[in-house]
Amino acid sequence: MKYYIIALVIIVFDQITKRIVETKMALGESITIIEPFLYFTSHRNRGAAFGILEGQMWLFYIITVIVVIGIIYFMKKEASKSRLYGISLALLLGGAIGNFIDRLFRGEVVDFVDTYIFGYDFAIFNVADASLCIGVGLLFIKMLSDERKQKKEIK
Ligand SMILES: CCC[C@@H]1OC(=O)[C@@H](C)C[C@H](C)CCCCC(=O)CCC[C@@H](CC)/C=C/C=C(\COC)CC[C@@H](O)[C@@H](O)C[C@H](O)CNC1=O
Repeated sequence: MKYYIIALVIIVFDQITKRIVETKMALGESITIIEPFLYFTSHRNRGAAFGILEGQMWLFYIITVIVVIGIIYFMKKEASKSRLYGISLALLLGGAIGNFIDRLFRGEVVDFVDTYIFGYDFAIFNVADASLCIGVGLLFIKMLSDERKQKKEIK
């Protein structure tokens, strides 16, 4: 149950930050946070990562609903067994719903975290994206650690 609360906290924090960017910043406006790596730039994305499949909202709705159903299924099935698994699923759930709310009510996703890596504008993303990526990362670590445990048991 507490994992749903983690997802809810992410959704609320994601929506609050997006609301602030939307109301306090002009589109395209950029605020320096950490020169020359991190800026807050008001940006909108009508696609998925890096703007792919721009405008394909129905596809995004369908993918997101499938992803959310899958996460809830695994949360019921597995989350009680492992805290890491539960937290990574909660991060994925919060991130997916956060961007889903944008797509549903704004028709586009609000992005503002603008990162420059080696002078290259890596991507402008939001709290939901970060939550999704951290969730994917934790899930990957969990699978790797499970695999290592299985190998030890076999030996
Ligand atoms: C994070 C997943 C993207 C997120 O997926 C979602 O919503 C999910 C729940 C639903 C989508 C309809 C389906 C995902 C398609 C898979 C995908 O896209 C491959 C992703 C690879 C991944 C490997 C790590 C890159 C990472 C991206 C970025 C780095 O983020 C830290 C850049 C983010 C910026 O391009 C920003 O403009 C994106 C914008 O906010 C909309 N966001 C989405 O579509």
